[in-house]
Amino acid sequence: MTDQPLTAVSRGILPLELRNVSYQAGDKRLVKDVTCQFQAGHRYMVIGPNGAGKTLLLRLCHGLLKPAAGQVRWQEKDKRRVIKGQAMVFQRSVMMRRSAAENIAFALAARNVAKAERRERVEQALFQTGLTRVADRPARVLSLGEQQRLSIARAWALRPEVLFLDEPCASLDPPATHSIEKLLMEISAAGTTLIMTTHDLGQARRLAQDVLFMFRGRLKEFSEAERFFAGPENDLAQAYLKGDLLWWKRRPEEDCVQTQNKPNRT
Ligand SMILES: Nc1ncnc2c1ncn2[C@@H]1O[C@H](COP(=O)(O)OP(=O)(O)OP(=O)(O)O)[C@@H](O)[C@H]1O
Repeated sequence: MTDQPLTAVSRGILPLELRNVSYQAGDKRLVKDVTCQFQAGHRYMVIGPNGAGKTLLLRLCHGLLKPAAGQVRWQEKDKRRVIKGQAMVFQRSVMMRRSAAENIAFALAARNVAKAERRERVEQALFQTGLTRVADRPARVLSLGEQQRLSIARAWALRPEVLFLDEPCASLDPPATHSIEKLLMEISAAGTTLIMTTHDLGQARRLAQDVLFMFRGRLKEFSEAERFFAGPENDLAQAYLKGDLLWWKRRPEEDCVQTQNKPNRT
């Protein structure tokens, strides 16, 4: 098997723009008026306390949820290309009752990748995620860390332009976390945009180019990572970084601080 670097992905579906996006379940507004833009080639970390709306935000971006208000707009207008250009790794990934290799092959078949190409992509994805030796093992008997790597391999095999990851290192030990971070940096270097949630601030510091801080369904701050970690402007984000509990009541009209000084960031 080749040890070549990860295959670069083509671009075209980004930027992704959210305009005043809200999400509602019953009479509860769970995501409120989120406006932001994701550019190609970046690594975005979405942080914030439990229940802040991070997973919902990813699902809205990925098209798994429909906004109650507002718009989720991709640069690419062809819906099939948009769907093909993205993949998601879930916090608790579902493995099929098949081998690790077959789990990846199945995902490729579902995306209509030609049979002749599938085998090579499966082998490459397994190799690049360090899973070749467990290729024929039932996916469900793999360790948690191996299963997370397999989820990433399965998503990566699709060659997405954008990869959404919902706490991919939750419950993993430091070596497993480190190896996944290394893998994500390689995927990023190959040109895939990463939009990921994490509770691990160390990890956010290591991986992020841009940080989105969420609190109670609102995007409170969207900044370049260096600037954010040097001292966020939003007081809740400051408290969060200090490890203070964020339980006090806030007024609903609070604005989001966006300190990105790039164009197109509203
Ligand atoms: N279908 C639903 N119906 C009602 N409430 C929901 C639904 N989906 C999510 N929620 C609530 O919305 C809030 C945000 O959920 P979300 O999973 O996005 O939080 P999170 O920031 O990812 O949290 P965590 O860090 O704990 O994973 C939570 O309070 C959750 O209970």
